[in-house]
Amino acid sequence: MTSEAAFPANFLWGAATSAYQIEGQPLADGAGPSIWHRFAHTPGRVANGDTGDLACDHYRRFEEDVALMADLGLGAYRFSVAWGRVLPEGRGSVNAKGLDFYRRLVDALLERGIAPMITLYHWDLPAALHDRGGWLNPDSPAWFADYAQVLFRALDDRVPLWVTINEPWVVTVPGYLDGELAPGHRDPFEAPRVAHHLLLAHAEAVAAYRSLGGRHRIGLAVNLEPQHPASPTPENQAAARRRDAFINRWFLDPLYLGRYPAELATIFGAAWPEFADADLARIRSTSDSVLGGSLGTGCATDFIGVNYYSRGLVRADPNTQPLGAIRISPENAPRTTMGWEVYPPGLTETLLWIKEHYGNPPTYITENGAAFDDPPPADGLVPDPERVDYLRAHLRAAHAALEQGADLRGYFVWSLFDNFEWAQGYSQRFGLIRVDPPNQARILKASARFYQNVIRANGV
Ligand SMILES: CO[C@H](O)c1c[n+]2c([nH]1)[C@H](O)[C@@H](O)[C@H](O)[C@H]2CO
Repeated sequence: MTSEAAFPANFLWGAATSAYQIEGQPLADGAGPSIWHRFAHTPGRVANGDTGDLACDHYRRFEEDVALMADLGLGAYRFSVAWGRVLPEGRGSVNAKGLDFYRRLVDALLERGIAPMITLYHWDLPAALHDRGGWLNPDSPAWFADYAQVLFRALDDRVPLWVTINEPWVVTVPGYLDGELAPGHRDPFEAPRVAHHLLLAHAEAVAAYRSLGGRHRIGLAVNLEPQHPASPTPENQAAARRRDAFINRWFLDPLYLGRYPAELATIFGAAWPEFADADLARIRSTSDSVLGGSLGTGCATDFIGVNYYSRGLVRADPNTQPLGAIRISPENAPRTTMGWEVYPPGLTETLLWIKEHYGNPPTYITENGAAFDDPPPADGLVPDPERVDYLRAHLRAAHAALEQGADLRGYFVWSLFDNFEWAQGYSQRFGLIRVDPPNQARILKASARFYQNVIRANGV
């Protein structure tokens, strides 16, 4: 297959999942419950009363699933560790069976030549830590660093890429401001403190990784979306700038510039605390990549993981507090079943924005994908042309950023499997591979075959 857009020779092609969304059996072998186990079992919190109790049964079926990844030709697989499997109380004694599951998964991947990218935290905080205040507790960064060290010591000889936290913004805003996701709080005084503790947790884990002599690369995965004014009025332009600070810069400015965006103090008003300069210095603490040379950005991370799905089209709205802005979908624009506009140019824009604002750090697209109402399988394959078109267009958009100098190292499709889509349960399908929890059959979609060819051609 000749490809219009040829990627660099060592470009990393992967797919991504997370523990609570695919593993099932969240309490097996001594694991402790997470806030998502509690949240999903709280009536009214998740569509159709769905839970992650079975999900894709990956905890039992992981060898079969790794074989599927190898069939697709994946060069890497991004997955998360369920903190509560390894430390059932969130801290203290290690649950050997829980840690052993992840050791066996990593070894199965390596046997197939698939590089593991481990996300240490993908939203499933041990409930025992939540009962001690969770991310609101100033001790939470230390809890996280201690947990991270258990994984570093056990697996850093075999894991080349580590992500500390998946989308601290989503942990903070849907988790503590609008209450859509676990733990379902709605408190503007809590959100900025949670965000701060998440950034400190990232920095403490990176510092622990360095002090242990970590030989590989460690980064943070953030959700990013360009913010465009719905029309060029001063009010809409100001609203887009506020939403840009609120979503895109809240975490990256402290990490790379050592300061929070000034807009946040205005947005949160009295709810925005005074943060210690020493904390901001710690978050930005200079670190040299052990794989060669200082990044020169004075930043406590080796790479940025970008989770890109769409852009924000923004209109000022004084009724929507604290932001005074709402995201709208343009009429007649192609959208996914999540209601998100399909907007590939936003990926190019996002990657070049990172290059321009944060010193062109190494970057991986750690999530990109789309939910559509896939038709049932035909002749053993699910025809999902919309997803094929989505992936092709976004791969070309990623390539356009590469051609303009973005230091893009890899791309992970979200997701390998149809899985538990948080508050939407199993009503949304993002997978390259269809999975229906009742029968657990794995059925490839046309997008899986498309991606297999992209990997073979190293281009699209
Ligand atoms: C605005 O979308 C976010 O970037 C985002 C989208 N997604 C995510 N973050 C999460 O990392 C995944 O667990 C979700 O399953 C996935 C699909 O919803």
